[in-house]
Amino acid sequence: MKVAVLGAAGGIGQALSLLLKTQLPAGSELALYDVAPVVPGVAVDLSHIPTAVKVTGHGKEELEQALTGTDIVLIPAGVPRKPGMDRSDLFNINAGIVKTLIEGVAEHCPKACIGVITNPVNTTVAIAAETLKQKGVYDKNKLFGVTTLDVIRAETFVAELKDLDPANVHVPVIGGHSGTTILPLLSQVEGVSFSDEEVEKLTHRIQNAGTEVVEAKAGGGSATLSMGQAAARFCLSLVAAMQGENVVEYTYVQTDDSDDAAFFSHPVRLGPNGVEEILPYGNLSSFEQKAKDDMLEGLRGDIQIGVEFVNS
Ligand SMILES: NC(=O)C1=CN([C@@H]2O[C@H](COP(=O)(O)OP(=O)(O)OC[C@H]3O[C@@H](n4cnc5c(N)ncnc54)[C@H](O)[C@@H]3O)[C@@H](O)[C@H]2O)C=CC1
Ligand SMILES: O=C([O-])CC(=O)C(=O)O
Repeated sequence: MKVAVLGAAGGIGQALSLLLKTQLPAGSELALYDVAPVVPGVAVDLSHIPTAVKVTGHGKEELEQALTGTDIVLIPAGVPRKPGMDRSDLFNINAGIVKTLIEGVAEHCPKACIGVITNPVNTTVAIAAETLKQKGVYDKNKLFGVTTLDVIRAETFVAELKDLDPANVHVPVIGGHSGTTILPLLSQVEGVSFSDEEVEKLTHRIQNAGTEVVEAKAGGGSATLSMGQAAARFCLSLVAAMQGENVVEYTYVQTDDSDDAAFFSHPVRLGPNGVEEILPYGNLSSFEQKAKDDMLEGLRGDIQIGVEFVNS
């Protein structure tokens, strides 16, 4: 199993790479790519941790070496938010970064599963899909927007509120990955009930948790450590699925469901070739149904911006 992290010298990239170095199965390879000159040093640093995972570092001109033979590509390359910015404000810089990196994936490891972390995820996943289509190598079952951070946050906040062990709390989160497009399905949390006021407050907190971190970091970036954990969980689930385990994760995938949006986070059964089955997200409460109806147009617009970026 070879995993490549593109943007590996950044805040998310380093946290994620550390978790993968210590948790990928023995015999795996971890390729770190970044345009920042420190990336070979990050790889040397990690390589001193005694696990049977080989780490290689690749600078700006070495995307081919990083990607050749790769099974899973994770992309946290790009700029993060500062206070006062919306995720969509990152589009101007990050759209081009994602397009360029995906062109490299199309050329050097077209059969790899791709997890896009770079914001705005609602749009960058569409950019990745359109770029892969242009190159003639798009497989909708192998492209994922990583929305696992919304799930782990929801689980943390519910556990805090209800004084539960977070390990036993499971919260579905569907939709996209910004503001109101993030839709936690609190009505489906087993063994817990919420008042209407709790539902409203929790939903709002989960939707704005990224901003909570951005404001607390006061200009020093956005979530990196919790995102590293979230991306590692997603990657390790994909690895387990590729090795034959039955794994379901919520992730932002192409759905072909015209009632929602072209890309939408669903529970997805993962398998050796990426998406094995997109599962239904079940019944929504009237609060959730209204929240979904209200955000769909915005999510579709975010996706359209990505489609137009590549095709115009
Ligand atoms: N999907 C999600 O839930 C989340 C997504 N994010 C997003 O992840 C991205 C990265 O965030 P951080 O790691 O905090 O930023 P960071 O600034 O710490 O790291 C970004 C890294 O990307 C590298 N980079 C820039 N252009 C590149 C290119 N063309 N090729 C390879 N590497 C390149 C930089 O050199 C830097 O090392 C941001 O867009 C942020 O908004 C952040 C948190 C959660
Ligand atoms: O809020 C941000 O800009 C980073 C992010 O996507 C998150 O933390 O969910």
